Parts: sequence; structure tokens; C-alpha cells
Amino acid sequence: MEHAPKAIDVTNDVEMRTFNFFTMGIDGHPLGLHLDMAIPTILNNADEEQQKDWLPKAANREFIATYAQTEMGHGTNLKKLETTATYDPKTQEFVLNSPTITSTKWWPGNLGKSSNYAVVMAQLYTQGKCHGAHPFFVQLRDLNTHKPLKGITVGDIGPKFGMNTVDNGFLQFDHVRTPRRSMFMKHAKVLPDGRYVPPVHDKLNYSAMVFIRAAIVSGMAYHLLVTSTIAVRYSAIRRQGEITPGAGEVKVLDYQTQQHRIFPQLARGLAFRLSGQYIMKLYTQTMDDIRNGDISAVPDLHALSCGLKAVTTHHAALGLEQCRMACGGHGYSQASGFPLHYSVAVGACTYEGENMVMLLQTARHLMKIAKAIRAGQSPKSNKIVDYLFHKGPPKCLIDQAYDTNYRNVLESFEHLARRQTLEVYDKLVQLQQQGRNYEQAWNDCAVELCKATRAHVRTFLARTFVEEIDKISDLSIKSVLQDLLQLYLYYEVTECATGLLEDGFMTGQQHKYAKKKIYEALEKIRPNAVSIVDSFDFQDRELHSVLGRRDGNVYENLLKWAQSSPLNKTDVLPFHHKYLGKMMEEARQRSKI
Ligand SMILES: CC(C)(COP(=O)(O)OP(=O)(O)OC[C@H]1O[C@@H](n2cnc3c(N)ncnc32)[C@H](O)[C@@H]1OP(=O)(O)O)[C@@H](O)C(=O)NCCC(=O)NCCSC(=O)/C=C/CC(=O)O
Ligand SMILES: Cc1cc2nc3c(=O)[nH]c(=O)nc-3n(C[C@H](O)[C@H](O)[C@H](O)COP(=O)(O)OP(=O)(O)OC[C@H]3O[C@@H](n4cnc5c(N)ncnc54)[C@H](O)[C@@H]3O)c2cc1C
Repeated sequence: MEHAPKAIDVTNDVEMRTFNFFTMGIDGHPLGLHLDMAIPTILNNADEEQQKDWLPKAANREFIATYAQTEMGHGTNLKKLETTATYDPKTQEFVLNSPTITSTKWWPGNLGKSSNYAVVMAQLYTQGKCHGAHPFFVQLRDLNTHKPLKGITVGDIGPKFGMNTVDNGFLQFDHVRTPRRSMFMKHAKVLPDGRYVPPVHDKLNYSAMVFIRAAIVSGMAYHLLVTSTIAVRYSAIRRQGEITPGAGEVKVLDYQTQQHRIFPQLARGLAFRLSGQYIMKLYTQTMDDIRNGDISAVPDLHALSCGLKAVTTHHAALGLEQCRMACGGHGYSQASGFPLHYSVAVGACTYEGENMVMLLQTARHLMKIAKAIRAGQSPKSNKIVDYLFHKGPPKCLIDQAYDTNYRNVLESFEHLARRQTLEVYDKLVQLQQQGRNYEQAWNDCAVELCKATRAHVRTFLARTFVEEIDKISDLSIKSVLQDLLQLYLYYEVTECATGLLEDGFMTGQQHKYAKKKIYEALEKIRPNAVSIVDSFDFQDRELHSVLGRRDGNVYENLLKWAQSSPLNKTDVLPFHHKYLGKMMEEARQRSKI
């Protein structure tokens, strides 16, 4: 008998679940949302009695649940979700309803055909008052027949840009009754008589999204490291063109342009992995704190997770595309694995909070800090934002002879983040003094607000990378990682050069210095490149790539892969003579006339 799957370990082993989430996303695993949104919701939003009932069954896969929040008409603006959950004190039930076409739940992963339960976000009404979006644990399908229950219309939303092995679905409720206790009651409650008990913090209902945003950071690291592995390995076997005439074709990895295309993605993958570990620890710690009644870290966690999610997904999408392009024609083949990895990674720019919206959420946090700075307040001890209160050096020092632990580079990033944060805050104040209301002023500063967030997140990523490499004791590993760190830092300096040159903080000479350090790092990384990616020890099956095979036998396996295509099952396709053959025969007949 096939080995029965063991119950999922639901301890907070978020590292593994992060990894699962993104490999599953690629395989279209029907348990994707179950593991990474439904279970965290139960862990963080179900009260003790509900956890006792739901958690073991969820861990044991006795049902499959998804996370049904987004509707056809709203994904970002949760305040305007239209699905309603109206409490009926007579029967002590909630009545779930989809009042409009735009209230149709739309997008939830595995909703279309796999899930028989869902965490449903609905506007909670009791005693005639709406208390905003709250999560409910709702059965959608019969556990034996898997048929939708009465009043429920559910199905798949059809083919998408990618991730087509995931049955993202739609869901409509027609006055479906669900017990009072199907409402997650750890934070907010509705008592049997219908009285509403508010939560200690009105965003605790959003904790599953925070978990995934934090998880996505390591997920993006995973995608960048996987695709850099494919690109480096393929570039180490692909020979094309000569550098020295007559000396024979070189490996394309020897071209500086190829190194400049791929190695920064490798470096960013490492940077994101290290910050991904940090944010996951912060998430786990904050959830523990909330369990002990301490919600003080909730705003920091929200701000950092939103900013990191937006920046890492954007750079991962760009980086995967660079790795694909670096592999030429074969990079465009499904055999490369790039279409699969790209479609999962690039979706993360949208799901779990559209990136612009996420950047602006972090900006809200930064504006509060800017206000405190302008009011002359002293910093609260918080390593993530303290630097904003400090006065850095008036001029860039990146080209000083000694830059221990890249202090001068980090101060450049801090300078830019501080300047952009305070400048956009001052503009916000000025626009309001000129008569605009806050919301209008906010909208008129939104692009600059996003820039301030990106500069802040860059500072965090860089500082975390420096600190984590500094902790490494094995000198042989440390020196290789320091080459990647050097590349990362100076590459980021050139990426934000406009901001550093804009106020004269950095000189053109220093910008040239940064470029020199990049080229130096590329040269140092080149001889170790294949060993670096081999050290990640990705299995061929998870790379999904003929180009990235560990054994490097690309060409023979590329032909094998092509020959296995269903199109090549027969030499002549069944419909050939009916269409193309007939067309050519008629054309030949006509030309004889
Ligand atoms: C855009 C959001 C965050 C706006 O939140 P909302 O309450 O609607 O309005 P405000 O902007 O006024 O926020 C008020 C206040 O609350 C703070 N806050 C917001 N969210 C959180 C949070 N999660 N934790 C802590 N604090 C939070 C915010 O900072 C404000 O504080 P102030 O002091 O500044 O007032 C919200 O609408 C939102 O999150 N939208 C995005 C929706 C989303 O992410 N959807 C994901 C659906 S699931 C999904 O995509 C799954 C994909 C999986 C897959 O298939 O891979
Ligand atoms: C592959 C995939 C899987 C998904 N899985 C799930 C799932 O399992 N469960 C689930 O509930 N949802 C899921 N979603 C839905 C996803 O969470 C939403 O699509 C996402 O939150 C964006 O919301 P939206 O689609 O309404 O975009 P919109 O918010 O309509 O975005 C459109 C544009 O408007 C801009 N915009 C919107 N509001 C603002 C603002 N306040 N300020 C500035 N600009 C703004 C956005 O930045 C964007 O450029 C999934 C989506 C995808 C693509």
C-alpha cells in the first residue's frame, strides 16, 4: 500500500513551509493555500476550542482549505469587500451572501476544484451594524461527494498568465447559513445574543497575509538562486564566439556582459535569503507576543513585510528575466524551466498585496517617523528605523581607502533613505499648508513616497547582508560570500546613483569607483561561480530545467526533451493531409494550369 502521507507538522517551522509554498506554487500543489494561508489563519485567528477542532484535521489533510478574500471587484481595498456575513441571533448562525457580481470571490488558489473548505473574508454585520472584514471558516463542498453545498456556486476562473496547474477559483454564496462558531474568534467575537466584542488590534485578522508577505521574501530568494543556478550552469557549458581571435569559442560565462547580467541576481538572491530569515523570525516573535497580549511590534512587522515583499518580488521578476535572456534561444524554451519559475515569481508582485500598495503601506510608517524627527523626538530603540533619526556624514565616503564592514556604503544608503523620507514628508506638509487635504496631498506625493520606501528597504537589505556575512567564521566560505557582498553593495549603489548624485552627496568620480568595484567583483566571482551555485544543492527535479542539469549534458537531453513532445509521437501529424497537404497539392495543381 502506498505510504500514507504523515500529518503535516504545523509547528512554526516556517522556513520549510516557505520553501514548500514556492515549490508547490510551481507544481500547482493542491495544498498550497491550505498550508500557507488556511493553517496560519487557524494558528493565529482561531480560539483554543476552534484550534482543537480544526488544526489536527487540517494538519492531517482531512480537508483542503483555501483563503477566499479577494473578490472580482476588490482585491486591494479590503474595506470595500462586498461579501456579507449577517448574524441571526435566533438560530445563532451567520448568513453568508454574495450580493453583487463584483462580490464573487475571485482568484483564491485551489478554490476552483480542490478545496472543500475556505477561510472566507466577509463584512461582519450584527445587530444592524457592520464591523468590517472578518474571517470565517466555511465548508464549501460535501466531504464525500465533493459536490458544492446548497447555495454555493464554485468553479475555476480559467487559464492565466502562468501557474496554470493551480485551480484559482470563483465562489458565490446565496444566503448560506454557517454556525456562529465558524467565525474565527481568537481576536474579535460575536456572542450568542449578537453582541460584538472587538479585537485588541483591528488588523490581527490580516495576519495570514503578513505571514505570506514575510514568506515571499525567502521565496523570491529561492527563485533568484534557482534561476541563477540554471543561467550559470548553462553559461558554463555554452560556447559561442571568441574573445581572442583564433583561440577557439569561449564559454559565454567568460563575457563580462554575461557576468554582469547573472551574478547580481545571485547576490540579490543571497541578500533576500538573509532578510527573509530575519523577517520570518520577526513574524514568529510578533505572533508569540500577540499570544501574550503584546501587540507593540505589529506596526513594525507590517511595515517591514510590506516593503520587503514589494522590493524583493519586483527585483526577482526583473532578475529572472535577466537570467532567461542570458540563456539565449534555449532560455525561451519550456525546457529551460524559466517560464515555470517566472510565472510563479512574477505573480508575487500582485498577490499578497499589489506592490505599489505595499510600498505605500510602508511609507505610512516612514511618515510617522519623519513627523517625530521633525518634532525633534529621539529615536525609539529600533534597529530597522533608528538610522533615520541620525545625522550621517555630509558627503559620500565610499571611495575612502578603508571602509570597514562597508560602513561608508551603508551610510550612503542611509543618507538617501533619510533624505527621501524627510523631503517627501516636508512636501506632504507643504501641500496641506497650501490647502490640499491629507489624502489628496498623499496621492500627489505617492511616487516619491514609494521611492522613500525603496530606499529604506534597500538600506535594510544591505545592512542585514553585511551583518550576516560578518558573522561567518569559516574564512574560505566567507571570502567567496564577501565577493558576492561587494558586488551586491556596489551594484545597489549604481542602481540608486540618481538619488545619491541628485543632492551632490556622491560625486561622479565616486560613481565611477562603484562601477570599478563591480567589475572587480565580477572577476573574483567568475572562477567560483559554478561551485557557488552547485553548493545550493538544488535537485534537477526542482530546477525543472534541461539547461541547468547538474551533469551539464544539455544538448543530448535537449534533443531527448524535444523528441518526447506529443507532437513528435508520429512523423506526420494526423491532420497534415487534411489541411496543409491538401493546400499544397491544390497549389501545385494550380501552378500546372
Ligand atoms: C492595503 C491595506 C493594508 C489597507 O488596509 P486597510 O485596513 O484596508 O486600510 P488602511 O490603509 O487605512 O490601514 C489602516 C491602518 O492599519 C494598518 N495595517 C493595515 N494592514 C495591516 C496589517 N496586516 N498588519 C498591521 N497593521 C496593518 C496600516 O498600517 C494603517 O495603520 P496607520 O497607523 O498608518 O493608520 C489592506 O487593504 C490590504 O492588506 N490590502 C491587500 C490585500 C491583500 O494583500 N490580499 C491578498 C489576498 S491572499 C493572496 O493574494 C494569496 C495568494 C497566494 C497564492 O496563490 O500564491
Ligand atoms: C496568481 C494569483 C494568486 C492569487 N491568490 C489569491 C488567493 O489565494 N486568495 C485571495 O484572496 N486572493 C488571491 N489573489 C488576488 C490578489 O491578492 C489580488 O489580485 C491583489 O491583492 C491585488 O488586488 P486587485 O487584483 O484588486 O488589484 P487592484 O488593487 O485593482 O490593482 C490595480 C492597480 O490599482 C493600483 N491601486 C489599487 N489601490 C491603490 C491605492 N490605494 N493606491 C495606489 N494604487 C492603488 C494597484 O497598485 C494596481 O496598479 C491572487 C492573485 C493572483 C494573481
